[in-house]
Amino acid sequence: MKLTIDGLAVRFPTPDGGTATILENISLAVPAGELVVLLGASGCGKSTLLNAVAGFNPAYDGAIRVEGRLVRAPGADRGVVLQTDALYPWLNAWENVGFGLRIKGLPQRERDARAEQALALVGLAGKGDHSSWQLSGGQRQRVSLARALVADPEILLMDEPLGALDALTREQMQDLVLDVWRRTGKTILFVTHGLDEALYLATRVIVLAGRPGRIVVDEPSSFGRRSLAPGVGASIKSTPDFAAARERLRAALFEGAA
Ligand SMILES: Nc1ncnc2c1ncn2[C@@H]1O[C@H](COP(=O)(O)OP(=O)(O)OP(=O)(O)O)[C@@H](O)[C@H]1O
Repeated sequence: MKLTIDGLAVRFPTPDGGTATILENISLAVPAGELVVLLGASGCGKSTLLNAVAGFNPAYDGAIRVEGRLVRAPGADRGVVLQTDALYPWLNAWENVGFGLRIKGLPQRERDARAEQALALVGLAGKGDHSSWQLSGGQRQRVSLARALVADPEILLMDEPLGALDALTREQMQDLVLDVWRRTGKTILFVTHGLDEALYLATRVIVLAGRPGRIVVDEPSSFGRRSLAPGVGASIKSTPDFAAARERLRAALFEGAA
């Protein structure tokens, strides 16, 4: 298994000296190459779950393993993309993408070559010398994705990565995510609020609900793979199949939120 989560619980201290349990009894096994989309009402703990897998919160109960190794800190085996791009404005795209490799001590020539490869993967070949202020919001998220990919992680963790983009760019970026997934075969955990986005990308949909958050839906979804077939793409969103799946998912979300 690429990712296993066994009996995960996450608690935070509250201002009155108590403890708030945000997630409880979360168990999950994700085989390599799946594109798992995580949905749920605001505040149900999606980011908390993703952050725990990223290693940002080592004080969880239970066990999180990536390729069998226990997660206790951030690591190069997990690439993270957040809603805000968090690029260093004083660095160009190559330098932003290669930043982690610099810390690892890779020589500049190798860093630049790998950064260029990662930029090409996200459709930004030849744009490496651009500063972040010269790039559009969508392009900056592409750079963030390249930065997450450059160390060849075991798993990509994406927390509402397209949430801040305009509708058209968002649709284009959904296709980019699918293209990168197809070409790299990466395992992806993707948080979104968008029902269409969730169904369009996913090979598996997970819905979190309640307080503490728990998994109320965990089922395979065929659209992530079907939309990759030649000539299909976004047109799949207007099929009766897709509409029916969207309605089912919407009902599950409302039920969970109730
Ligand atoms: N470091 C922290 N300390 C205390 N409480 C926290 C911390 N991080 C998250 N929380 C709380 O955990 C709950 C879940 O937050 P989280 O951001 O995981 O939800 P979410 O489902 O991702 O929400 P949204 O969809 O709005 O982004 C919230 O009530 C939040 O206030």
